[in-house]
Formats: sequence, structure tokens, C-alpha cells
Amino acid sequence: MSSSAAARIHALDWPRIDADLAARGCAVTGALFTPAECAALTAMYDEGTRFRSRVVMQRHGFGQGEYQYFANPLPSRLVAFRSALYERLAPLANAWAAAMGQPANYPPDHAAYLARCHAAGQLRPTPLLLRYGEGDYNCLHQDLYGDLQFPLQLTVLLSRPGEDFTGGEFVLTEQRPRMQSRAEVVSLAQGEAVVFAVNQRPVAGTRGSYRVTMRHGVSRVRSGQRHTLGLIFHDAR
Ligand SMILES: O=C(O)CCC(=O)C(=O)O
Ligand SMILES: [Fe+2]
Repeated sequence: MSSSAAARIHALDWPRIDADLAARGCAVTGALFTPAECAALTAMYDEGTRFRSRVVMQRHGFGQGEYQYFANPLPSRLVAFRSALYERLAPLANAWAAAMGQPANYPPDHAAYLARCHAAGQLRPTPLLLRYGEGDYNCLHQDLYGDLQFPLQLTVLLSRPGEDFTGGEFVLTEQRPRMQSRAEVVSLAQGEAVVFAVNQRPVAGTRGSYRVTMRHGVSRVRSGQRHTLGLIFHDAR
């Protein structure tokens, strides 16, 4: 699996991913990164100069654990994966925007979308690596970072569940208008990603579509170390 990023993304089971996104606002991609690529990304965590900032979650009430945002220039493989994923997801983002009565004008390529973020003062790169040890967790949140938000993002599991760590499940909640919230636990294998809604998504109801609000987080890591890669398509203010 050393194919180009574009070929690998093209080969994913998009009919199933699209159906899962429509039904639940999240979908597992299947294998996206090889074990060797996961190990290389995990090892980058300790290469301080690759990052623009480090966040210790306890200090902000975000949970427990830490993460680092990559600095520019981003690793070239990451750029290739992110732009290929963007191209596949932009039409869906436009369909969601249209269904929610918002401007459906996400451009077809990621460079054009980033230029729009930069013009709006969102200049800082958002790809990040996260590291959790025993007892760590990530509170339910949204990765908004500014007025411009691409409505979908991905998290890639870099560690091996059951071997490198236990617990630490990816959790999504969906808040429906005037109804109680629904939770979804997403099981990932190493190298798989979950694609999910950043903020709101449309749900087809009996009288047209309505909006639900999604949040994501990670349950407590029971043992070991868990690393993930976050891929967000908008830059940050
Ligand atoms: O570690 C995780 O699974 C979640 C990371 C996260 O919050 C993100 O990728 O935005
Ligand atoms: Fe997040």
C-alpha cells in the first residue's frame, strides 16, 4: 500500500462512506495509512520543531492529555492526503450547505479553500497530533477555529487498539432539536480514520430537513498510549 494519496483515497468504499455519513454524520474509512506510516507519524510527536504549538489539555479544561499543531511547511504526505480527501468531500459539503440553506460554494480544490481562509484572517495550519496516556480523555468539543469552517473532518487512529492501549474510544454526540442527545462510539483499527461532521449537519425529516449539532471526544484511556492524527480542512484564526 505505497500508492499515491489520491489513488488510495479513490480506492476507499465511497458509496458506503457516503451512506454512513448521510445516516449518522460519521463514517469509518477503512485502511488509510499503513502501520509503518502510523509509526512514522507517531514518532514525529517528539520532533518539536515540526509543530507551531503544544496544548496540555488539563490547563484549559479540555480533558487530559496533550496535542500539537503542525507548523508550516506541513509534511508533504499529509498535504497530499488532506487535499485528496478535500476534493472527494467538497461536493458533499456543498450538498449539506444547500440542505441547510447556507451558501454552497466550497471550491473543488483545497488550495482555493485555504486561500479563502487566509483572506478571512485564518492563517494558521490545523493538522494536529494527539497523545493520550493512561487516564487521559478528550472532552466533547468542536474544532471551529474561526468563521470559516469546512463541515467535515477526519481523525486517524495511529495506535493499535488492544495492544498499544485499551479504552480511549472515539465518541460522537448528536444534539437534535427539542430532543435528547444521541451518542455514537466509533471503533477504529490502526490506520483507519473516522470522517465526521465538524458542527451541524442536515437530517432528512418527514417535513423537509432539519439540523443536528455534533460534538466529538475520546473516552478515558484505560491503559497504554494512544496517538491520533486530526485532519481539519479550515485553517485557524
Ligand atoms: O483523539 C481522537 O480520537 C480525537 C481527536 C480530535 O479531537 C480531533 O481529531 O479533532
Ligand atoms: Fe477535535
